[in-house]
Amino acid sequence: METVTYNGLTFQPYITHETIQRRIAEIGKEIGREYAGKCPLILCVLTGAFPFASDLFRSIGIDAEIAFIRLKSYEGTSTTGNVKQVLGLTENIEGRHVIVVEDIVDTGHTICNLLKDLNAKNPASIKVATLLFKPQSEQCGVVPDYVGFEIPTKFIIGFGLDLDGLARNLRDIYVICDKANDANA
Ligand SMILES: O=P(O)(O)OC[C@H]1O[C@H](OP(=O)(O)OP(=O)(O)O)[C@H](O)[C@@H]1O
Ligand SMILES: Nc1nc2[nH]cnc2c(=O)[nH]1
Repeated sequence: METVTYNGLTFQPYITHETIQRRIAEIGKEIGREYAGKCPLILCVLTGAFPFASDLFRSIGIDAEIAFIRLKSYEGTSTTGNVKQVLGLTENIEGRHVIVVEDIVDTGHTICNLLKDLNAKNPASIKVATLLFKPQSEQCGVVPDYVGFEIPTKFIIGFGLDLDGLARNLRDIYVICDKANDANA
């Protein structure tokens, strides 16, 4: 696989589509076992989580519902630290078993803010499923319940993850290529 360039930054292949799909199937099975008979509400955090949530939702194999919320805090490759709710939650989650689905937990600010809001609505339980987790970057102490891949603190794109709106439709996941970007600087 070749490198890709967006907004002057070069990225190299990191996790293939096939590896992603295998891992999602494993997580889906685990969730299906744990939530049988509970009809969990899968809460997809837009925009980045939509491919992961879509594949995970179809791999669970038990009755489940899906809902969406849209949060935004990144500009370019960094967080603004300000988590904006672009689209709110319309479903009532009181008494529901909620599984929040994220593409990535990085600094943890987004998931921390969201969990605070959701807990105030009295769900029966809340768990977090994230495709990617950067444990060394996480600053809020949230440990996701289901993790696709633990990764180092490097900027990632593809499979839903963007750079200023681009690259979400790449089938594979790519990591920023420090060498190429330093050489171009
Ligand atoms: O742990 P954090 O440091 O808070 O980062 C994680 C968040 O960053 C991304 O969202 P972003 O704000 O880029 O919006 P997007 O989903 O529309 O890309 C991602 O989808 C997570 O929600
Ligand atoms: N695209 C992208 N968005 C993020 N949001 C938090 N971390 C990341 C990352 O590594 N890549």
